[in-house]
Amino acid sequence: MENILECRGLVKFFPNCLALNNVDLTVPKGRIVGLLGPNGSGKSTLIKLANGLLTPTQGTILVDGKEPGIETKKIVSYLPERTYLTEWMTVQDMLDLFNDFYADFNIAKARDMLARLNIQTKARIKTMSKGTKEKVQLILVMSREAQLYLLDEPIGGVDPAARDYILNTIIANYNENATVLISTHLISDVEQILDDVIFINQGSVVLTSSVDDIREKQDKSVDALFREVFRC
Ligand SMILES: Nc1ncnc2c1ncn2[C@@H]1O[C@H](COP(=O)(O)OP(=O)(O)OP(=O)(O)O)[C@@H](O)[C@H]1O
Repeated sequence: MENILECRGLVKFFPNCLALNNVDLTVPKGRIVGLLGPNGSGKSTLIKLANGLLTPTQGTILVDGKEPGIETKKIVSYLPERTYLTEWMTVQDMLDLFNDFYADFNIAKARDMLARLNIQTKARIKTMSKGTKEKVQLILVMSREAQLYLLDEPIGGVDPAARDYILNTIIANYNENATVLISTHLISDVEQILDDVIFINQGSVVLTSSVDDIREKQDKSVDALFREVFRC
């Protein structure tokens, strides 16, 4: 199986809203892919479908050739839009929870990343700033040895200085057969680490391309192309 993610004729209707409209998409293994589009374009919906949190109205979505379910959850590490850390717990409690819950959790890697960002394991989640909580959540998610990382807005609340560290962490901590799908609006920050991009608008995929092709053939940055395609 060459593709970690495949969508065929994927449709998702919410009441009064067509969130995904007949999406055909393949995401190969071993790539870092940006899922880029304006507000409400369907990025989170696609990620939730891949993660089994939503079910398709029509069409199929396959992760490593299987419909999302117990088997795919073993190989998918998901960072949601909002953190789900338990407020009364300490960082150490969260480490223990992930360690118990996920067979592929690498606690040494998580401790190392926390130390580099000066986050104390004895700190209680509820005492942390929004950005620090986001860092902790991302570290937990990236410390799994997963095959597919689904990161929904991973650096939205994090200060610019920490963004670079976090992006480097993403590159450094995934194995080369794994795939990272990152939904973000912060394109200029993220494009340095992307191999491919998917542009999505009003529930339809409007462009898929490698970043090299955008730079070489169109002589543009991904950020410049995004602004051109989605100009209001
Ligand atoms: N649970 C829901 N019920 C009804 N409509 C929904 C629901 N979730 C999403 N939608 C709608 O589906 C469309 C796509 O939403 P989605 O959250 O996937 O967009 P997005 O690209 O992630 O947006 P953003 O960049 O603002 O996070 C939007 O019009 C949104 O209002």
